[in-house]
Amino acid sequence: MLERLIQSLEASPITKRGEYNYFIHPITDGVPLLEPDLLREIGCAMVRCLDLEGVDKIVVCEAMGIHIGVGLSLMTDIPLVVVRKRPYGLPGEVAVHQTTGYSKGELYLNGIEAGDRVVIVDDVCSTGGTMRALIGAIESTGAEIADICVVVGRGDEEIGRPLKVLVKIEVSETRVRVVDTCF
Ligand SMILES: O=P(O)(O)OC[C@H]1O[C@H](OP(=O)(O)OP(=O)(O)O)[C@H](O)[C@@H]1O
Ligand code: HPA
Repeated sequence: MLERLIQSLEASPITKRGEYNYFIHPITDGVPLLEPDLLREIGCAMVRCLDLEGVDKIVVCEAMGIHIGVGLSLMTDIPLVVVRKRPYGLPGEVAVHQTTGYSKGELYLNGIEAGDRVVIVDDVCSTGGTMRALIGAIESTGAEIADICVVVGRGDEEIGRPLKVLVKIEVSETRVRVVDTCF
């Protein structure tokens, strides 16, 4: 079911960001271009993988969670919340600090209320810093997190909850190797 994703991941170029071996792939970087077949494959896999029972909102993080969330929202009719990297100052906005393997920043959550049942989806989970920040922000609103799924998992960082991963990879200085898949 995930042939396109697996094949394209294993063809990813690697670049260094400090000490971090950064793989470049259409799903995680938007370049060189996103093929509809690949987006559809991922959308179908996410629908199959996630517990969407009674879910009110899909939460994604700017920027590279957005296309994943849009696909899932169109397939499920569940509204989408985009966590932004700049503040809007709206009532109830939650600010949270994000640290990844190669960067630091602030995230701003709007549109989630106490009692909401949500799923989080993202392109990749690496150090888990972004996912931990998202979980903390959502929990602080009193919403319930029904499920979490990422397209690509690299590393085994603890996020304090079960994490569903479509494809697990290892990244060396020269290549990506797919080591497990969810189906
Ligand atoms: O597990 P982590 O180490 O936190 O890494 C994963 C995060 O890193 C990337 O986001 P990034 O902040 O680079 O922004 P982008 O989506 O704009 O590329 C990616 O989209 C994830 O959200
Ligand atoms: N590639 C693309 N996006 C990422 C990576 C990576 O290696 N790590 C975290 N987000």
